[in-house]
Amino acid sequence: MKGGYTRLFDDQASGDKVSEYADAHSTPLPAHITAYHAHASASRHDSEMLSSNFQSKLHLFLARSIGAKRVLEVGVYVGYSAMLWAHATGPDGLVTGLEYSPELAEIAQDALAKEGINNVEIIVGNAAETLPKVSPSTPYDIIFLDADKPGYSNYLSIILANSQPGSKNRLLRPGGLIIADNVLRRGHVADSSRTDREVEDAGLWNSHIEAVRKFNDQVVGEKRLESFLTPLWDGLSMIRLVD
Ligand SMILES: C[S@@+](CC[C@H](N)C(=O)[O-])C[C@H]1O[C@@H](n2cnc3c(N)ncnc32)[C@H](O)[C@@H]1O
Repeated sequence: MKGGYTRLFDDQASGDKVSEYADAHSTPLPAHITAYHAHASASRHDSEMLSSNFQSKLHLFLARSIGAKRVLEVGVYVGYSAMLWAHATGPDGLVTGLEYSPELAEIAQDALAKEGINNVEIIVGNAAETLPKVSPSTPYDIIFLDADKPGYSNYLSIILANSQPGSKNRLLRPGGLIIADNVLRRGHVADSSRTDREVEDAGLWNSHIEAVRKFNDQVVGEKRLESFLTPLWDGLSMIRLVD
């Protein structure tokens, strides 16, 4: 194709149809996970924070593809994606979640317990403080970044610093994945001409977009990482730690 890039959809209507078709032709998620998504969507005013079921199918596919047994999630919210990672890693796997809000962490723990899932631990606090203290006996296979976007760059620096080749208690294993959500912010990160915003304060919003750009630049400029930024959903960066 001229220009070397693919325009995904001609218009919104066909874009919706293509997404629905692709979703319907990807392996279904277990019923308890879709049921929890439906429950959280219906009962919470802030449910836009949930990952979609469709995107979660890719998360599951990635986890199973690399035989992931241990996942570290930054940003748990009500535990929907933690439930997905617990399913992906199986009962003998481990999921560690970092969540700022004690209330949300409690909701997540309750929901997981209700499903009989007992291999998820949630550490409450600001991930900028809790992430550097995570010191696993076996490194994680996947780290999912889905918390405050301005924090991403710092989280990446911590992961790289604490996953040095040959180091004891490294965070992420060689060949492990960092999956970073919302790295396009509805197009704003790539297209400065957009005028809509998710927050009223223009200065805050611009600093937020700049922070995500900094993260994306950091990823692509880092020799220890290989990455693919997919322009699906809100932008999902799939990053592999080489060493
Ligand atoms: C987008 S939601 C996570 C959604 C969840 N991963 C899912 O897909 O179901 C972001 C979460 O990150 C949490 N968060 C925001 N800033 C944080 C920080 N500095 N440290 C830890 N958690 C944070 C928020 O409280 C919120 O629960």
